[in-house]
Amino acid sequence: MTLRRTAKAVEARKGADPSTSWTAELLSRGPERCAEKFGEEAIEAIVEAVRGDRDALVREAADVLYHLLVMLAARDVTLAEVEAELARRAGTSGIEEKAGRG
Ligand SMILES: N=c1c2ncn([C@@H]3O[C@H](COP(=O)(O)OP(=O)(O)OP(=O)(O)O)[C@@H](O)[C@H]3O)c2ncn1[C@@H]1O[C@H](COP(=O)(O)O)[C@@H](O)[C@H]1O
Repeated sequence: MTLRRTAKAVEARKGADPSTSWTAELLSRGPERCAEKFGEEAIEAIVEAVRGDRDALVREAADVLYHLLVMLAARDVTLAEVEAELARRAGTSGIEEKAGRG
């Protein structure tokens, strides 16, 4: 639910004044920069997961999810589409899914 709320906030920032919003500023730099930022945040989360700092990992994971939403928005992919893909996979084991890939 919180993820959907954040996704809505990100969508609402499309075309907003970059001086008033971090999201608008990031989106104004284009999909490549949004993807790069997502990668940086993912690496920060990886570092905390390896270190084993639980609280830091929670914070970095939140950064990862937010920056994933920005990266998706930059390419006009909605959270609903990602949720639909996850729902399609529900009930199928990861091993079966991998075997079924064309
Ligand atoms: N969830 C977030 C969120 N998480 C992180 N960030 C911002 O992401 C930015 C990047 O974080 P970094 O730690 O990488 O900071 P940095 O400035 O790049 O500095 P470095 O570490 O790279 O030196 C920071 O400015 C954080 O404030 C977020 N900015 C916005 N949101 C959500 O988006 C909504 C809209 O925000 P605005 O677009 O700012 O209005 C908010 O209400 C929130 O719900």
